[in-house]
Amino acid sequence: MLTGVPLLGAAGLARSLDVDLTSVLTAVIASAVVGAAATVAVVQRVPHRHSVRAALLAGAGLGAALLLVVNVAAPLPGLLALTALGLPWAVLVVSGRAIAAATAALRYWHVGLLNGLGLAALLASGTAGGSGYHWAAAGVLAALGVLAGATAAELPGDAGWPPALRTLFDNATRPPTARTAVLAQAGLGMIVPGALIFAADVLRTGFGLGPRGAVGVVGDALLAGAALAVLLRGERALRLAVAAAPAGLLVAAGALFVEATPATVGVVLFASGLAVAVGALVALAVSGERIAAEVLHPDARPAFVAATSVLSLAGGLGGAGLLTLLNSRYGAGPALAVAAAAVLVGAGYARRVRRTAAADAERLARVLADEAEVARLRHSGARPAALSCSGIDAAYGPVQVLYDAAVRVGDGEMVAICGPNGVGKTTFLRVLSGLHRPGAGVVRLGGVDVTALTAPRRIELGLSTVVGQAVFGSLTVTENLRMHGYALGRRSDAVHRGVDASFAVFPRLYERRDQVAATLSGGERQLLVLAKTLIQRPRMLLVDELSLGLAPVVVGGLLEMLRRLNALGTSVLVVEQSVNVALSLADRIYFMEKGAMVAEHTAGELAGQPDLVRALMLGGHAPAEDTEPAPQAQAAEPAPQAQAAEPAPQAQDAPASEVTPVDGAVIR
Ligand SMILES: Nc1ncnc2c1ncn2[C@@H]1O[C@H](COP(=O)(O)OP(=O)(O)OP(=O)(O)O)[C@@H](O)[C@H]1O
Repeated sequence: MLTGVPLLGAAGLARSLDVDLTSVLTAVIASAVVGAAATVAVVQRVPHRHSVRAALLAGAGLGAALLLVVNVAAPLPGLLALTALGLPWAVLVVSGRAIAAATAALRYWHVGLLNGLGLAALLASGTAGGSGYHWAAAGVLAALGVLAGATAAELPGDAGWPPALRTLFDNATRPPTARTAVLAQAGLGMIVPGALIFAADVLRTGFGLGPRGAVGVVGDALLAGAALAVLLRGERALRLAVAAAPAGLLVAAGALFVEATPATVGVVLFASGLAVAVGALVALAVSGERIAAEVLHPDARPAFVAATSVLSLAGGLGGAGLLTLLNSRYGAGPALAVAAAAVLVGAGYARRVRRTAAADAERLARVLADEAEVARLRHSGARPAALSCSGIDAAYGPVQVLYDAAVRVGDGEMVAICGPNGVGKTTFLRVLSGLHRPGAGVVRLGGVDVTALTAPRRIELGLSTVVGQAVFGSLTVTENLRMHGYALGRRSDAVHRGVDASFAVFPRLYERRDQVAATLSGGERQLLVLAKTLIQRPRMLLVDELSLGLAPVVVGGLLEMLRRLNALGTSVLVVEQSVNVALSLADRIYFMEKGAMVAEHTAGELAGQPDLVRALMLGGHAPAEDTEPAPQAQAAEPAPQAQAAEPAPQAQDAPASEVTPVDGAVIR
C-alpha cells in the first residue's frame, strides 16, 4: 500500500516485468483493500484489546508466509502485499509504547520495509520471470482484509464502523508539528514509490536491461538506501537528508545523460544516485515522524502512523503519475530533475517541524503531568475533576479565537465563565462539548481524555450542553422529553422514569405537560431544555448564556433549577455575561479576555468588591489595589468597555439579591 503503485504507470510496469496488466491492477486493488482494512482495524482497536492484537499478529504471520509464495511466483504482488501487511505491524509496535521505544520501532519498521522491498525485488529478479498473478493468492489477500475488518466490527469502539477518516486525521494532526509531518508524507510519498517503479522502467529502456536486471538494480539501490537510512539519525538527518535526497536524484538523472560511459558505469551511477535519494528521503520521513511522535500523545500515535501512510499512498499515486507523464513527454532525465526540485521544496517542512516541536513538546509534557495527577488522585481514592481542560487553542479558519485556555470544574462544583462579548466563551463551550475541534489542548471528563471523541460519545460519557431553547415546537412538553430520551437510545421504561424524574424537579413543566412547546413562554422553554438534561442525568452540564433575553424574574427561576440539578450531583459550568447571575450561582468564576482565562476568583473573594468585579469585566485583570479599574485599560480598549457597560436584559448591574425567582424565593 505504501508503495502506492501508480495506476497510470501500470501498463509500463506490466510490460517491463512481463506481467499482464490485469494482474497488476488486481494486485494493486487487493493490496489496497487489505492494507486499508487492516490498518483501520488496528488503529481503532488494537491499543485496547489484546485478543485483537493476537489475531492481527497471527494474520500478519500468515500474510508473511503467503508473501514468500507470492514473491517467488510474481514479484509485483509480493512487493505490494509486503507493504500492505507491513503497515499494521508498524501500528502495532508503535501503539502503547514509551516514546523512545515507539520511535525506535518506527524507524526500524521503515528500514525493515525498505530491506523487505529490496530483498523481494532481488528474489524476484533471481528466481522468476513474470508468471502472472495468482488468483488464489488474491483471494487469500482479500480474505485477510475481510478477517481484519470483521475482527474490528464485532468489537465496541469509540469511532464506530467504518470509522470516519476525518476522525483519524483529526486525531493524528492535533499538534502543529504532527500536522506538518503528516502533510509532508504526501510530498515524500510522491517521490519514493514513484521513483522506484519509474527507475525499473528507465533501467529497462534507458540502459537496455531485461526485467530481471532492472528489478535487481532497484533492489540493490533499496538495500543501500536502507543502510543509509540507518546511518542518518536524529535531527541532523533532517538537514543532511534535505541536501542528500535531491543530490541523489540529480546524480541518477545525470547518469542518463552520460552516454559515452560504458553501460555498466551508467547503471552503477544511476543505482547509487537512486540509493542516496531513497535512503535520504526515508531518513527525512522517519526523522520528521520521530519528532512528531515525540510531541504526540501516545494514544494519538497509531492514528498518526495510519494517517501518514494514507497520505503516502495518495502521494505515491500522484507522484508516479507525474513521473510517468514527464518521462513520456520529456524523457527520464528531466523527469528526475523535476523530482529533485520537488523534494527540495517539500523538504522545507523539516525547518517548520523544528520550529514548532519545542512548544508542542512542552504542551505534551503538561498533558502527561495532568494525567499523572489524575492517576494519583484515582489511586488515593479521590474523584478527579468532573471537567478539566488545558492548553486549548481554537480558530475559525485563519483567525485564532482561543489561546491556551484552561478551566477545572471539581466534582459537584458549580463554576462560571464571565467575559465581554466576542471573547470566545461560546467557542470554548463548543470545544468542550466536541462541536469544535481545538488546534491544541486536552479536554478531560472525569479524568478521561475526551479530546478526540465526538460530541455524541461525550454525551454518552455524561456531558450535556444547554444552548439556546432548542425544542420541537409542534410536540407537547411530555413528547419533547420522551423524544429526547429515545434520541439518546434509552429504553422505553428508562425514558418514562426519566420523564417522571424531570417533572418531579420541574413541577411547573408538569402543569404544562400537554401543552405544545411552541406556546410555552421563553422561560418555560428554557425550563424544558433544562428538563431534557435531567433525562440524560449528566455528570457535567455546560450552560451557555441561560439568562440571555429573559426577564430577571424568569432567570431567577431557572437559576434555582440549575441549583437543584447541581444538588442532585451534576457539576455545572455556566457561561454568563452577567456577573451578578454568575455570582449568585457559582462557587468560582473565571474571567475571559481575548480568548484566554485571565483571572479566577471564588465567589467569596468577589463578594462586596464591585470595583474588582468591574475591573475584571472591563479589562479582564484585577486592579493593583482593588480600587478603580486601570485607566490605560479603559483608554486602550474602549470597545469592550462600551459593550460590557451596556445593561443586559437580565439587569446585569442589579445586585444579586434583587434577582427574584419565579417561586418567590430570593436568590443569593
Ligand atoms: N463560525 C464562526 N466563524 C468565524 N468566526 C466566528 C464564528 N463563530 C464565532 N466567531 C468569532 O469568534 C469570536 C468569539 O466568538 P464567541 O461566540 O465564541 O464569543 P463569545 O464570548 O461567546 O461572545 P458572546 O458573548 O457575544 O456570545 C468572535 O470574534 C466571533 O466573531
